[in-house]
Amino acid sequence: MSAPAVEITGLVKRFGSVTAVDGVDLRLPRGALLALLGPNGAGKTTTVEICEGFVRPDAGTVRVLGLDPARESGALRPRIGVMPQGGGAYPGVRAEEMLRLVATCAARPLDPAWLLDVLGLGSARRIPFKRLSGGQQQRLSLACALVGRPELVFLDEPTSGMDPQARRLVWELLGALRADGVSVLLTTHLMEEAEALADTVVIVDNGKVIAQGSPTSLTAEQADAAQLRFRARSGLDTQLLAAALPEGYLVRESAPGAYRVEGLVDPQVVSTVTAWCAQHGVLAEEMHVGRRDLEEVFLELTGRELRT
Ligand SMILES: Nc1ncnc2c1ncn2[C@@H]1O[C@H](COP(=O)(O)OP(=O)(O)OP(=O)(O)O)[C@@H](O)[C@H]1O
Repeated sequence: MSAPAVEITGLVKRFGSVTAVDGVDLRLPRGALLALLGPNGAGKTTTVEICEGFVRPDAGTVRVLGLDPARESGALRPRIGVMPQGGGAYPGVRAEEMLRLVATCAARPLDPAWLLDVLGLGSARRIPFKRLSGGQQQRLSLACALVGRPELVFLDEPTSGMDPQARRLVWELLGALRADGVSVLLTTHLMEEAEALADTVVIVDNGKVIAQGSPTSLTAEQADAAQLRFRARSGLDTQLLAAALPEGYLVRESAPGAYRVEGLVDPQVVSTVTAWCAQHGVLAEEMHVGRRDLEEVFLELTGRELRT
């Protein structure tokens, strides 16, 4: 039986007094997609760079396609694709030139011209890297990670800076890769991305895994986890609304004009919220009772304060 795509046990990495990775365990089976989530500075990139063989761990075991990336990088490199955070290339190199250069390192590369077309870069093939837009640079960087037909790809925030059309294109491409049996480990700050793509989500904070599971299991629909959500003009007095509900209910304005009522949602609660809105001349739109989304679970686990 072949080894898992990635298997990490007790991984630790320190930079001076900072413990960037503090005992991480994770496993990515072959052909699956794992999304690593966490606030800024949580240790995601460091974990990925250790798997890629670019950073040496201080403790723990890492096996990538059954190999030790620190000691067997020569054997590993041709089998993996890497898209680093923010990409990068020689500023003057043209898009197609760069992809062809990367393709020469692979035994059985994909056709670079075809891949540029798939990623919507056909008309940009002669443009120097520095003149590509941020989203085009990201797509080129993804093309470089994929051109060698890797068995496993590491993608560090692959769709950051992409417009919604490009993001959807990349999601489709990642779905197709997975259907072809390619394993994918990606980091992202987009909960929608993790929810749409991942078999397993691993949430890290301060270098530690604080939750993992499928998106559905993490947002499991339990009676007390359900929420009432609605939209209305921003700036409603959420404390006043909470006071109209039985003790223990919380009301939050999670984004301007987006409200969440937390606590056991029953018909009486829905009726109280609707009546309160009517009394205060508030039109409650898009009222919805359902499970928490991944973003809500993430904020609950990692807190709402901004990381510095
Ligand atoms: N080469 C380095 N030297 C010193 N400190 C580092 C180095 N690389 C990372 N760190 C520190 O390690 C911690 C984890 O950083 P890392 O880049 O892994 O986080 P991240 O989860 O990828 O964050 P982001 O979401 O912002 O990309 C941070 O405190 C960071 O400042």
